[in-house]
Order: sequence, then structure tokens, then C-alpha cells
Amino acid sequence: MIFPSFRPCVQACQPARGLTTGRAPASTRNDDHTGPRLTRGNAAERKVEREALISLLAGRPIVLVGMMGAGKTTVGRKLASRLGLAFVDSDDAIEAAAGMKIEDIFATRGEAEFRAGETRVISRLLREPDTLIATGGGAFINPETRELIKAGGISVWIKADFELLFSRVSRRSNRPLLKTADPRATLKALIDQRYPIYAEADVTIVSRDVPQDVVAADIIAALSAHLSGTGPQT
Ligand SMILES: Nc1ncnc2c1ncn2[C@@H]1O[C@H](COP(=O)(O)OP(=O)(O)OP(=O)(O)O)[C@@H](O)[C@H]1O
Ligand SMILES: O=C(O)C1=C[C@@H](O)[C@@H](O)[C@H](O)C1
Ligand SMILES: [Mg+2]
Repeated sequence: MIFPSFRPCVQACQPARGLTTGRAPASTRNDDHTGPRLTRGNAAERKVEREALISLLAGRPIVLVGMMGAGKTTVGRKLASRLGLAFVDSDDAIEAAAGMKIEDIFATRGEAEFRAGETRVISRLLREPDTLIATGGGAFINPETRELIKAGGISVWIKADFELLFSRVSRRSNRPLLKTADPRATLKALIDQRYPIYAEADVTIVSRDVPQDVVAADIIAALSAHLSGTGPQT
């Protein structure tokens, strides 16, 4: 057992707000917001939009899913800060629980043990109200973890195309699944295998080559539309 009793180290981005933790009815629809979207409204309108979204979430965590390099961690941190939610990255929480880097968990314990620990950690994080969880790239692909996320959170797939992802993940060599003879082919194969599963998320947005703040604004707009029932039907 490499994940001893674990207290998630949720990092507060702003002081906590006094929200309820009641669960609003879950929607099963995927709202696909893959078209171009501009940041809309003035500062006052955006504040109203943010407050309405927090109210619609009713304490449920936002869970970002998608491939390595999609921007779950970096965009997620900005988004949490904007919404006044606590931010937690499941990869960081796993490393804290295991006392090891993810690369070392893969190397010494193997992927299956990593996935089992990831499920346990995400299960705990989902019970923290008013939280934004950036998951690791494979978390939503694991059936058990996926069911937990569907039951306990509102999931957002940050979708990006191959070339954008490859250019981003090439900047660092800390992703064990890409340490292969042909990382391009590996990433392509993972995209083919995973995209139909990520599409099960509640909401989809596309990370284009735009600043992270724009992606964060897209997510707020897409979530607001989804939770208020005004998003596109698929
Ligand atoms: N919209 C964006 N514009 C420019 N750079 C970005 C954008 N989104 C992410 N990046 C960059 O891409 C890299 C990967 O992003 P990040 O670590 O957030 O991805 P991730 O989805 O959390 O990946 P992983 O699943 O491996 O944890 C980082 O260097 C980040 O700064
Ligand atoms: O895509 C994946 O399966 C992974 C992504 C990273 O976030 C880490 O969770 C780990 O490297 C596995
Ligand atoms: Mg990440």
C-alpha cells in the first residue's frame, strides 16, 4: 500500500465562501462547446455570471479531464482563482499521499498500482465542497474513477488537437507514458483510444492556441450554459 491514510492538501486560492454542499440534480447531457467563443460582457456582467455559476454548482466540484498537455493544471488554477474555489491537482495529491514522484510510482510499482491510488485519491477529493479538481490525463479513462467523477462532480473535457498537445508535452520529459521509442505515435494512439471516453464528460471545450485566461472564460461560459439548461444539445 503506497497511499497511506490520506488528507487531501486542497490549496485555497481565495477565502472559502459559505456555500451549501447540497447536490443539484445531475445532468447526463454532454454540452459540446467546441466552436469559437469570445470572452463576453463587461467586468460587472462577468461577475454576475461567476456568481450564478457558483450558485448552480451548489458545492459540487468542477473536474477537469483530458489529455496530458491540455491545460488542466494551469488553466484549472486560474479558473479556481477566478471562481473563488479551492484548487487541487490530483497528480500532486497522489505524489503527496505516496511520498513519491509519479514517474517513480510508475517505475517501481507499475501503472495498475498508480491507477488504484488515483481512484482512492480522487474519491476523497470529490468529497471536498467548493473545489476545482485538475485530474491526471488517465484518470477519467479508468472506469471506476470515471463513475466516481460522474456521480460526484461536474466534468469538463479540455480538448486539444494532436499538434498542440505534442508541442506542449515535448517541453518536459516527466510523463512516463510518453517515454517510448516513438512518443508521437504513442500520443496519437492515446488520443484515438481516449477521445471517445473523454466525450462522456458533461461539457467539452476546445483549448486552441489562445491564452489560458480565454480558455478559463470559455469554461465558465460553457458550464453556465450546461447547468442552466441553455447549452447546446448533443
Ligand atoms: N492555453 C494555453 N496556452 C499556452 N500554453 C498552455 C495553454 N494551456 C496549457 N499550456 C501549457 O502547456 C503545458 C501543459 O499544461 P498543463 O500542465 O496544464 O497540462 P495538463 O492537462 O495538466 O497535463 P497532465 O495531464 O500531464 O497533468 C504547460 O507548459 C502549460 O503552461
Ligand atoms: O495521461 C496519463 O495517463 C497520465 C497523465 C499525467 O497527468 C499523470 O497522471 C500520469 O503521468 C499519467
Ligand atoms: Mg496536470
